[in-house]
Amino acid sequence: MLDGVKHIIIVLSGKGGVGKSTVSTQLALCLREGGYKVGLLDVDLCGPSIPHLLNLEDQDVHQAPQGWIPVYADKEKQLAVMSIGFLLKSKNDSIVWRGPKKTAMIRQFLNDVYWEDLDYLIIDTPPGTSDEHITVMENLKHMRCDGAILVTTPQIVSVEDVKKELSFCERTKIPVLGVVENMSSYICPNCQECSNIFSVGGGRAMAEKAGIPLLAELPIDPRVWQSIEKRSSCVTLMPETTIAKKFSELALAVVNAVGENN
Ligand SMILES: Nc1ncnc2c1ncn2[C@@H]1O[C@H](COP(=O)(O)OP(=O)(O)OP(=O)(O)O)[C@@H](O)[C@H]1O
Repeated sequence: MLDGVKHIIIVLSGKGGVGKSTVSTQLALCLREGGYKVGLLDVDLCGPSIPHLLNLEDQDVHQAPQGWIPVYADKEKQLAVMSIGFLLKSKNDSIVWRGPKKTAMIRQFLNDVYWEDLDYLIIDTPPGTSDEHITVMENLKHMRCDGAILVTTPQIVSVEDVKKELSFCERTKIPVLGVVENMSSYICPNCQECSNIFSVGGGRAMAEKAGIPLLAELPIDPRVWQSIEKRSSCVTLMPETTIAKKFSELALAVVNAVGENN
């Protein structure tokens, strides 16, 4: 039930492993810590990673008369989470489903979860543009999806695939909030020297060419893992780091972009 949801944001990437779930999770945590009520919906049915990224793997979803009660990541109930990971008996179980079954599951996630009132619902998707994406967009037709965040790494091969996501957004008429270039560089925690491990600036160049905002350039920082155990954003846990400053800028940019679109 999405009736009480003010803003819906979908997170997309062309390639796997570029940090889409990390960006979705950190954004959700930053928004919650900014005082908003947030939902995080993981529609990656074959590789759900949100329960792991929030250290919620042992949690279960409950059925109530109102619908499925999501898992809350905090006792204040400011961050509600739904993922197929909560429905599997073992985290090693695989999902071997054809399109119609995936479609039915995602419809249930969108229609049967009792989200209550939310300021933001962030939808983390699998890589590419497949059944999951089409189902989400079809079911959001009569609701407004505020926009998409496209996540890429700087390499050409990832940036090229993000162009397909841009075309998907055009065809499904979702506004693009902007691009996040993840793993832009590596900043040595000891000497602070910045190394560009991959090619430089692919996300920025693509954003400029497409005329869409570059929302953030996030460095590689292995300390992003600290966030998992504490269920807190990098911004709260290590505010002095570059990655925390960049995530904070990203959350602000998203709030502003969604506000402008209304
Ligand atoms: N900026 C970063 N600094 C350090 N590690 C990162 C960063 N971004 C992502 N990672 C790590 O990279 C791995 C892949 O990230 P993540 O699971 O978020 O990618 P994804 O695009 O959602 O992957 P999938 O395609 O499987 O859904 C994870 O181990 C994550 O912790």
